[in-house]
Amino acid sequence: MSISAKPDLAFTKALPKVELHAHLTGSISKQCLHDIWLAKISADAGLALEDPLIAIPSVKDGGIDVVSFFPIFDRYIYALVCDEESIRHATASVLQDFADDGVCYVELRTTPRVIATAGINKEGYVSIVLDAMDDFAASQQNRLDADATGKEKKLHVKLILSIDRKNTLQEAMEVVALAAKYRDQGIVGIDLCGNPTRKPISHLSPAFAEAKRLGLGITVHFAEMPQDGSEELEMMLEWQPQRLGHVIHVPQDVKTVIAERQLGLELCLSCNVLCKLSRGGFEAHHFGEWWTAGGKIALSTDDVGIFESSLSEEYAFVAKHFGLNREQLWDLSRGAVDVVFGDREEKERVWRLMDKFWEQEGRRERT
Ligand SMILES: CNc1ncnc2c1ncn2[C@@H]1O[C@H](COP(=O)(O)O)[C@@H](O)[C@H]1O
Repeated sequence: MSISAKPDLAFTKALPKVELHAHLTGSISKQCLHDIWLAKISADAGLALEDPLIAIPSVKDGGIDVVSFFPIFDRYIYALVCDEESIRHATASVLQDFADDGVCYVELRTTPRVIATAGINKEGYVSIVLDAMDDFAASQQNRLDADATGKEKKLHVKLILSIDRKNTLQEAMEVVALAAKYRDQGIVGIDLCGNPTRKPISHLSPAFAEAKRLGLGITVHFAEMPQDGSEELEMMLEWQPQRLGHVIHVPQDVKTVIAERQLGLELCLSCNVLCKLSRGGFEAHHFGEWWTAGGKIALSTDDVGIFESSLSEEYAFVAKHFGLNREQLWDLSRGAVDVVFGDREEKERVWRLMDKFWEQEGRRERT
């Protein structure tokens, strides 16, 4: 297959990629949730939870929209993934899925939560996820040591802590404090997520000011739904985020600011289209507009467990719907590295991998 051939899934999978917008709990595959459920039901036949393969609606059948989406977490997944063992298992599984999909750097994000039934507080939750990340790195190292050829392909993992729109200021401050405390262990930033209909969020401003003061990366879910006026968007821009997630319903004057500041755009096509957050299908997705305008795009999956579209499939979608060729996909993937929260060394490692990949593709074409 040559670099001038039309891009296919084999190409987008082999292409080294960075994933910058992936919610840990939403990225757990249905199969992994099913395995957790099987283990629980075999230990407790009276478990009052249905099999996730039945309980979680299929997005491909049109069974999920923005109203039915958020309760999937509160009513089901959080009830299932509710102890140290299942959080560890799920985190390892999510990371392995990204590695298998050709992702070489991921900034996973998660909302610290209290699990009273398991005696886990928010700090405990963060520690469990960080430990699972460390275990994944160690197991990967062992595997690569056994196979020296794959060494450079290693998936590097960082963590972003999410503040939910429904949090109080005190809760949000706790998230920022945890991010600062565990920074040395791979936390790189703060996110604002949660149901976008939940308003107001102005009470959270001091938490983002504190995150900024501490030098943490800031990303926010931005304009997921249409809104009256742009006050909320303008306020979020005052928090000085380096990146914005989704960026769907944005008035022209706000687009101008985003372009001037060259903010990173975490665009999640399948989520937006399948959840009906954006209109007009894939072809009408705002990816096209920002790509043409030279925006700093990081294609992302959002919740691959629910939307069932991997990052390599997202790259294949932009090839299919916007006509990007192999070189443009490679450029897109390379460009996303500009906006990672990881340090210069991390960026250079990823660029090296990408450049090597491209060189090999070219060599293959010449032979
Ligand atoms: C349309 N896309 C989205 N928009 C806004 N927030 C989203 C989201 N997808 C996921 N989340 C947020 O991430 C949490 C699950 O992962 P964690 O428990 O944090 O790992 C959800 O509860 C929701 O608050």
